[in-house]
Amino acid sequence: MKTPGLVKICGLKTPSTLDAALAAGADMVGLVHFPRSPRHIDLAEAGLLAERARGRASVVALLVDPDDDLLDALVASVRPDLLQLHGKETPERVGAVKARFGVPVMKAIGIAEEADLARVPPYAAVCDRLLFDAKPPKPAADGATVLPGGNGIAFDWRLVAALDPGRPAMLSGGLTAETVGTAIALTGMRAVDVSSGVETAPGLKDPIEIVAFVAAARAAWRAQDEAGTP
Ligand SMILES: O=C(O)c1ccccc1N[C@@H]1O[C@H](COP(=O)(O)O)[C@@H](O)[C@H]1O
Repeated sequence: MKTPGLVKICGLKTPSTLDAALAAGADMVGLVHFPRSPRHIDLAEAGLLAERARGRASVVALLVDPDDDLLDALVASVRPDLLQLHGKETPERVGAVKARFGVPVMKAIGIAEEADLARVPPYAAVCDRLLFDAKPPKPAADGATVLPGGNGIAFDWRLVAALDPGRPAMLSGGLTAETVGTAIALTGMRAVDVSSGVETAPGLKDPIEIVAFVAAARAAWRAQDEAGTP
């Protein structure tokens, strides 16, 4: 029996877009707490959205290199089902966060070339889920801010197609309703994550694109299941 497919819609900032993701059937909703992101919300806002989603979808809190004080405050106000660590956290730090806070952790790993796969096993040993994302672009000459994720950039999905990390994994990076079916078919991933690909501008979610994304992912999994693809 195949694991059911999981769709995460990340970077939700308002009750109406959260409701759109829930109505579309998202399994996970992502709340970003990272002030440099156009999707950043403060802890009070995140707490309210988390309560609205509770019991309808898993609440994922996305942080970048958080210290323990921030995690203390976030866990108290958001009560996330999953922490998404999207910075330069080491495997030791991921293990320490998991042990201290008792909340499952998903660690994002940037993939650009085969050599990046060597970073997977140490994280697989300590986290609950791996998130394969594109690496951020190089900083521009004008010093413009580069985010560690949420850049709408895809990587070569074939790099993770044959991978068995021994942990549940999720695919992200530049996915859209148009590309997610191909990404699923190529990789066999049973979990996908999107942020920019369901937006009309950075941080502005589009309910129509959210519906299209969830439907496209589910159609791809249905096709795989019907074809008996291993
Ligand atoms: O979304 C953000 O602003 C963000 C900020 C800092 C780290 C990660 C962020 N987003 C995550 O990045 C991936 C890919 O996003 P996209 O679909 O390419 O826009 C996804 O996991 C987001 O949750």
